[in-house]
Amino acid sequence: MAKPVQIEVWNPNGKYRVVSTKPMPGTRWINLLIQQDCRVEICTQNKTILSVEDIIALIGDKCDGVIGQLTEDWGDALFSALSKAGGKAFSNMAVGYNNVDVNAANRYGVAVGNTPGVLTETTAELAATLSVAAARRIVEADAFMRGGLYEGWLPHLFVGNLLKRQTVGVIGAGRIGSAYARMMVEGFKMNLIYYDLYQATRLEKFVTAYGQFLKANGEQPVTWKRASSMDEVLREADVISLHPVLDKTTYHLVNKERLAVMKKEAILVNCSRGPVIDEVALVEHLKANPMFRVGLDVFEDEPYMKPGLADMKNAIVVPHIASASKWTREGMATLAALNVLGKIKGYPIWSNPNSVEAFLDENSPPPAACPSIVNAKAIGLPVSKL
Ligand SMILES: NC(=O)c1ccc[n+]([C@@H]2O[C@H](COP(=O)([O-])OP(=O)(O)OC[C@H]3O[C@@H](n4cnc5c(N)ncnc54)[C@H](O)[C@@H]3O)[C@@H](O)[C@H]2O)c1
Ligand SMILES: O=C(O)[C@H](O)CO
Repeated sequence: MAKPVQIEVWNPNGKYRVVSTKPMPGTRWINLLIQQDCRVEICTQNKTILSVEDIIALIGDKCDGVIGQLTEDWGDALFSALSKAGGKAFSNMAVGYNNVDVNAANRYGVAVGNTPGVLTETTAELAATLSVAAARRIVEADAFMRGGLYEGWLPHLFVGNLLKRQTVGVIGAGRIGSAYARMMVEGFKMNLIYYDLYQATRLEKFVTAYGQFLKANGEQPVTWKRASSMDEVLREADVISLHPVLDKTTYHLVNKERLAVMKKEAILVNCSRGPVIDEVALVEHLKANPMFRVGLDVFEDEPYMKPGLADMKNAIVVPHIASASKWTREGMATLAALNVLGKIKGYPIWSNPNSVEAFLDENSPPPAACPSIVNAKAIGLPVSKL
């Protein structure tokens, strides 16, 4: 039996008990729950990743809903405990929900929320940052400078790659992949090649229109191509950014064979999920190809890196911070809380989970709807007419 976990309580006499497994940024999410008669319990235990046992202890005998984190294993054991405690609402504070067994949630009739829309640009900005930082060897150069090694300007010092007019490749051109593509096309006038199971029509229209604008101004237009295979992107692109969901079809999508297809001086960026890349194969590839560079926000066995990765100068590694802007993290907390609150109050689901501005406007009350419930159909939640 796990030891009781440390908590902070808000509005102790609230009718509905909502638990958050972590303190989350901002206070709006707490206030919105309190205004709707919730007692809010926030786990303040000094432990980064809570175990299933810790969370079962937090849920206790009576719990109406839980806001959880992507580091937690939300499977049968937790949904069963939540259901036994009378709860029917859970939300990840994340858009990705590969840590959640949605079928298990369905069996217990528990709604599973996520937080799309609010983190698209912030995450795409980090992917763009890693792309530029890798191209221009920023982290290596910073370490060199701080190490007192700079003796003066030299023609060969930290020569990197020019992005302008090169080709940017996007694997998974959904919300974040498309936002990243637009940044690289518009910011660096890169040509686009993408691979997705679906056509990214809006993205294609954007690149076409931007190309026409450039042409009208006497500049070379940018181009786009939807690749018929992922290998086509890997072969042709100079910078490749991964943005698919993590599921069985994308596990080790980039493996030894696919790394071998890429250009020797290519840049690979991953802000999706670590297991999309076979990290052991990546380390070998980085060792064998010193001009190949990567920018990684996510890792196969977080919080760990595979042996050898930390020693690679051609790798930039950051600790899963792609959505870490203040506005986004506060918004994610708000959306997660409103998913849970909406289910508790019996609200319908919002008709377009990609368009969540109405929930984020601090100057007006949020709509009476759940912003994004991924299993709404399976558990029979109606769609809002708002
Ligand atoms: N690093 C971070 O902090 C961070 C932040 C936000 C999101 N993410 C990750 O990014 C993922 C994408 O987020 P999103 O909001 O853009 O989701 P999204 O659903 O809008 O886009 C995902 C895209 O991947 C495509 N896809 C699925 N399987 C594919 C395959 N086998 N090959 C090619 N494409 C495939 C889908 O068709 C879709 O267009 C999330 O699921 C999450 O795991 C990470
Ligand atoms: O899926 C997500 O939302 C990220 O990994 C954290 O923002």
